[in-house]
Amino acid sequence: MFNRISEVISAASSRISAPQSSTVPYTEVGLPPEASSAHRFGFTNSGHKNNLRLSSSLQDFSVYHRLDPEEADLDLGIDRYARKTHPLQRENAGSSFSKEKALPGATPFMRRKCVRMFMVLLSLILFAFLVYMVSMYIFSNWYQGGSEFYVVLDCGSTGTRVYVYQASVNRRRDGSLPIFLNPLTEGLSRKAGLQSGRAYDRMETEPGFDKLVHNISGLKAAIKPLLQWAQTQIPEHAHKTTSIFIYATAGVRRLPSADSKWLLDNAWSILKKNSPFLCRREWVKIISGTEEAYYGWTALNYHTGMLGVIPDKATFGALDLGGSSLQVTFEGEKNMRNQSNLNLRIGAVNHHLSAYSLSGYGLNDAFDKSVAKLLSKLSNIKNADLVNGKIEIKHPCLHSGYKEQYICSRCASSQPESASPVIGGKHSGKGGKSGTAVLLTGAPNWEECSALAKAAVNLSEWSNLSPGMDCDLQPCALPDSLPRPYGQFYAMSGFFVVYRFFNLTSEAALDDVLEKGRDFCEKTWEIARKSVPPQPFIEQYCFRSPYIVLLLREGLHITDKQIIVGSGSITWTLGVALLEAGKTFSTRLGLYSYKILQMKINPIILIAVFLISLILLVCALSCVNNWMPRFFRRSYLPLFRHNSASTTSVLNIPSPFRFQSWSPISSGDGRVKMPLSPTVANSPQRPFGLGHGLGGSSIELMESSLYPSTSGRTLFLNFDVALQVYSGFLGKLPN
Ligand SMILES: Nc1nc2c(ncn2[C@@H]2O[C@H](COP(=O)(O)OP(=O)(O)OP(=O)(O)O)[C@@H](O)[C@H]2O)c(=O)[nH]1
Ligand SMILES: [Ca+2]
Repeated sequence: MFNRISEVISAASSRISAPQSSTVPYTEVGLPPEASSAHRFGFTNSGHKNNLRLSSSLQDFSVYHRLDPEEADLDLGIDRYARKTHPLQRENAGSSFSKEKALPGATPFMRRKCVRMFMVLLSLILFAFLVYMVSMYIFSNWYQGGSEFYVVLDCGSTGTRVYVYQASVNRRRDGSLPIFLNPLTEGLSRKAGLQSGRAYDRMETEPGFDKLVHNISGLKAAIKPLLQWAQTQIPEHAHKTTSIFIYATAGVRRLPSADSKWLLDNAWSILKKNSPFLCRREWVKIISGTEEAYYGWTALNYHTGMLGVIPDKATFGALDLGGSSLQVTFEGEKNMRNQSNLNLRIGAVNHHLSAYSLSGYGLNDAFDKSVAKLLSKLSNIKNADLVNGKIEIKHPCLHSGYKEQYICSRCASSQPESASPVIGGKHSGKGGKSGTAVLLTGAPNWEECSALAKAAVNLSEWSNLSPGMDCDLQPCALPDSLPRPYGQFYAMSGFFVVYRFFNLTSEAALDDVLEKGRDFCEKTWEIARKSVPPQPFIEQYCFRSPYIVLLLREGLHITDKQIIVGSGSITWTLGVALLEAGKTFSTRLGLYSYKILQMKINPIILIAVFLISLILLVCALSCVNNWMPRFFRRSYLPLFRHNSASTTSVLNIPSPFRFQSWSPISSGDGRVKMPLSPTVANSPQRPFGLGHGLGGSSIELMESSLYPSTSGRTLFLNFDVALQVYSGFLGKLPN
């Protein structure tokens, strides 16, 4: 069937490419003219007379030249001739065919050559186009691709932790982001929950980088265990292609540049020596508060499924409370113009964000500010006492019976220069923290504690930039240059830590936090300490309770209804991995073109284009087929057998060709006679090869038989067979 189609197509194309027939009448050599009419065969064996004279032309040796398979277009000749209906046309067509062969180099021939070259070019272009379309479609619809791994180290102010993510292409057609990110956390040493006392379920070393300045062994101890754990999470073969990022946040951000540079340079050399992962120097850095903010926002909205969704849904704002800073990120109005503005394009959606980081508003820094505030109220401070850490500060947020030394980072700035030389810059306190050593004692008083927390929230208390701000009138944690938060917010990290410490669910109200905090503050330190599992900073939760409530209500003017307290598992590091994976997969998959293929081109159109191209390709190829080098062609007909039936007779013609007559298709004995296939005279019988016959040294028609057929007609099984048949017809001479 395919063969018939290609014949039709090639006939059509040969008609297109056929030059005008020559007018020179063709006379047959070797046979009287009238006889020649006797062996004109119907192409379709329809009983019509015809002037197919390919064999004659082969006899006409004077003008015959070796048929080059590259140039022989027997089928075209046959087709062209056979499809002529008018005898005169047939006459001309046959003569024109042989004439053309007889006069190589004639203009029509050159024209045909150009047409052939054009068809070859067309078929190559079509083929390339088809390959591209099919591969793009497969690639963007089924290519799962390998998954990529990403390692992100979060160098926070209270600790350094490692997160491993596995990214893969997300095939879901639900409009969600085409990237799937899976955090790998198995084998973590401790489980979050009451028994562990830890709010976060993560692999972490303490203290944070900012306490390890000029402490190379401390820095190695902070990084190497995390690298070793990350290697256990990722298959070894993927280590080389796994990117690792070391990003430091507020704790390092507030250090003097010489100190932060020391930390980053040494972290980089430790990483190079101890990591099998793909790392670059520019991937070991301090990220800005704004970057930390939108990474956190991206992570949150990826978790909630709002990221890059079409049509875009309202996203959640993110409140990420750390130990040193607070990040605030929310989707703002498009026309907002201020320093915190940034546009984030995720997939096909543009998000206009407001993102900023409030340094000194983290849980630990806020408590530090409360100590500095109390120190500043003390009078008659002796320098000697200060140097020796003997200054005692009674703190209303500490339990009765509590007495501990504390290193106050902000105390130096709250004292006149002479009164409080900064102790430190070296490792003067717990965990290498630099600052002023003081003695903290508990003097619990809920009201005073709340007032102190409010002072920690009020920016005008800590900076001479903002004149006294009334927290009842405006969000007093924000300078005028920053936009007021609005919309729904997820309160993460430190907010989650405080809720968990007081055994509150995320549905609890802010007033519940105040009630729990007050109860806790009233306990003596002995009881309070034992009322919770061992963990760091237990003494600070009496302060943290009123602090987070006042920070939200008065520092940011966010109401209870706008708040959902999120889990501790959402961290900004997921945002880093997501955006890095987005870069990798979008280049690899041409996600943009993926989007186009998926969304812009209707699959039906795509299929139609594909089918049309396929048909054009077949058409081009069938034309090209004539010019295929002979070694591409079938080398022989299957099952050709020499038939010695007496009915055949040999046509004596003065040429190296010996034609044997050929009885009609059905010989009456039910056996189908296959068409004669030309072979060389006196040559050993060999299977007819189109390549042999055409372009071979010479050809001879032999008779053979194939399978008995009821209809007496042989259905052409393929193009080559058809061609043989025609050439057989050509050579057939009636007895
Ligand atoms: N480091 C740490 N802090 C914990 C943990 N559980 C509760 N917290 C408390 O949560 C607070 C905030 O922790 P993080 O959000 O990790 O703060 P951070 O990232 O170190 O600080 P930034 O550099 O300001 O982001 C800490 O000050 C702790 O008091 C824990 O397992 N590890
Ligand atoms: Ca943090």
